[in-house]
Amino acid sequence: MTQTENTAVSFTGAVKTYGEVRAVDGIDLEIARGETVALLGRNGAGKSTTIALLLGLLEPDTGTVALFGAPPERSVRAGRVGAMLQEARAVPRVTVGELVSFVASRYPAPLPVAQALELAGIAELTGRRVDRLSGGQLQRVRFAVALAGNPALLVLDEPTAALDVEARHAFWDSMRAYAHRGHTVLFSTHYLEEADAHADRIVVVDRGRIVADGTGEELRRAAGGNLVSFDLAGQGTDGLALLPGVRSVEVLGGRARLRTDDSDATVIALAGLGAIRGLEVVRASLDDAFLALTSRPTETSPPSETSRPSKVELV
Ligand SMILES: Nc1ncnc2c1ncn2[C@@H]1O[C@H](COP(=O)(O)OP(=O)(O)OP(=O)(O)O)[C@@H](O)[C@H]1O
Repeated sequence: MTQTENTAVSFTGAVKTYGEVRAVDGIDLEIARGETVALLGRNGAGKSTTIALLLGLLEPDTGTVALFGAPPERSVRAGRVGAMLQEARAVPRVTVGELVSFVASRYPAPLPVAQALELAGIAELTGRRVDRLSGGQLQRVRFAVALAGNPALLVLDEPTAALDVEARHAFWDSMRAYAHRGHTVLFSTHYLEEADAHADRIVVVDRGRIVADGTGEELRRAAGGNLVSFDLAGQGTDGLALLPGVRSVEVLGGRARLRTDDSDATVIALAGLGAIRGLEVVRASLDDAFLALTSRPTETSPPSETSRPSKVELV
């Protein structure tokens, strides 16, 4: 298979603006067939707009978007894509079984309806009217609708937003079962743990741009792998940002917290300064990494470091 044949999703310099807002601001992204990718970002980061471009619901102002080497509309029309979007209204008066059967009938090689319902965990809702379901039940119906056509690419925009803990677990089990059949999955989320646990690769979007791209472990490292903190005991923070390995400096309740790529070197340097009271070294969590990757530069951070995009290439 050539590189192009192996590519499910391809964005090249895609830009989408709404008036003054650059919702998608120059995205370059390749997703190989069979990958499960999480699109992670804060509210308003540009995830839904990226997904709308990917599905051909919006056209980029500049740049290109392709699915399986073709324009998105063509791949969608050919039945290669199933999507679960945030805003989908319940269709009045039809049952869950009727809705999923109808959607399946529009695809060239759908899943058996019972299997789609089973995978989405809603077999027992088959005869229920769609417009009389709870928010969480409706969300699982939307998942069944996305799966119904047995699409090569499954696109899920914040798929677990309305689900309780049990439904969430069931959802991820189903999503992974689907991905293990060799299908490509792209999902957006605010939940770092979900991205880390269920995606092969995390693409972090901030203000319409990709600021990091890699595994959870790579993102932790890209953001500065460890946090070294100690009591300032009345001392200032001058020069701390220049110590070996240090990426940023914060002051929290009389303690300095240094994000560092090389905690050994940082600790040795601090010892040389006699700044080791209450010293603690901890591994940065994915939350810390996410905040560091998407945070605005602060006065206490070295500007050259915080403004640098931490792009981790996987391949
Ligand atoms: N139809 C629109 N008209 C004007 N601005 C829009 C429109 N849709 C989105 N935006 C703006 O574009 C930016 C990106 O929005 P988008 O919905 O893509 O973000 P998101 O990452 O999906 O956010 P959330 O996690 O809150 O769903 C935001 O600043 C948003 O206010």
